[in-house]
Amino acid sequence: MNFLDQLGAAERQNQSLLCVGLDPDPARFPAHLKNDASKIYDFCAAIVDATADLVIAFKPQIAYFAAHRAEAQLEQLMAHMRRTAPQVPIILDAKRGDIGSTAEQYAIEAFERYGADAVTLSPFMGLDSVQPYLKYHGKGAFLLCRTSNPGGDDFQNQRLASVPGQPLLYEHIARLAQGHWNINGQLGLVVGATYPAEIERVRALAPSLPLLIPGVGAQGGDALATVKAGWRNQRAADGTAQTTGPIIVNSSRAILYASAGGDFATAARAEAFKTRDVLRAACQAA
Ligand SMILES: O=C(O)c1cc(=O)[nH]c(=O)n1[C@@H]1O[C@H](COP(=O)(O)O)[C@@H](O)[C@H]1O
Repeated sequence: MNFLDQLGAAERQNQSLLCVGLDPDPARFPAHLKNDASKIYDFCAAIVDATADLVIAFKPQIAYFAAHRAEAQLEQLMAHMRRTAPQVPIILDAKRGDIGSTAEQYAIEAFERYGADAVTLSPFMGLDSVQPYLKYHGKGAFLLCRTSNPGGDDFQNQRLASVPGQPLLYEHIARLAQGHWNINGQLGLVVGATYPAEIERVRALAPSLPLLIPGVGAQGGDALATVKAGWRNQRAADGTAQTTGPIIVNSSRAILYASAGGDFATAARAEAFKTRDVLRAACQAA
């Protein structure tokens, strides 16, 4: 099964568009684990076990492991997810971007060392910096397009005078990803939930691509507006229903740290349940 098939299967099985982001910060762990970086695996595995039937994907953020010399715990966590939740695809959030020869090493890291199903990438260095990942047939690659942070405006909202139609940079990225950059059919785009109008624009430019949408929860993005903008059932001219590419709506801190007590995993499940249901209801209304 390729990454897109995995997403579709997980969405159907768990009736979910929610991605739980695994951004473990020992300073925010519950009292019995607090400030202990050797407990990163234990914390994340408990979250995975509590939410695996509620998600379309998991998204471990590599910096939260590397910063604590916890790469071995990330490997252990990947193995745990494979074993206990094989139906849930794993997006390794690494936001890599480098020249081709170095990108080849990053691709080995993401897909062979960690066994991720997809990775996040910066497209800033151009197509040859993305191509090494696309050699891994069946693996997904999400290009940063219109990110959720305020500084995303600095470059992504600039107009490209030399490109026909003078698109904004994020619009150009969306077109390339839907078009000739999509060499293996496995590209997706990252668009922040904090910018629903831009999600709508990206969806118009890239109708069939999966959109990874972080920014609900701690960053205050609106789940309902996100679904309205990015997810819709379309009718083709012949009347047949066509679904746009999937959306994968990520929430990390709001779920991970729903409780600072010993009930953190139960509280994470309750928060994930609530968020999944908000997203489901929004789909029904869309
Ligand atoms: O690529 C990402 O996942 C990403 C892109 C983006 O535009 N904004 C964004 O917040 N993210 C990531 O999504 C997660 C959001 O975390 P919360 O704000 O805690 O839900 C973090 O891991 C971010 O690194």
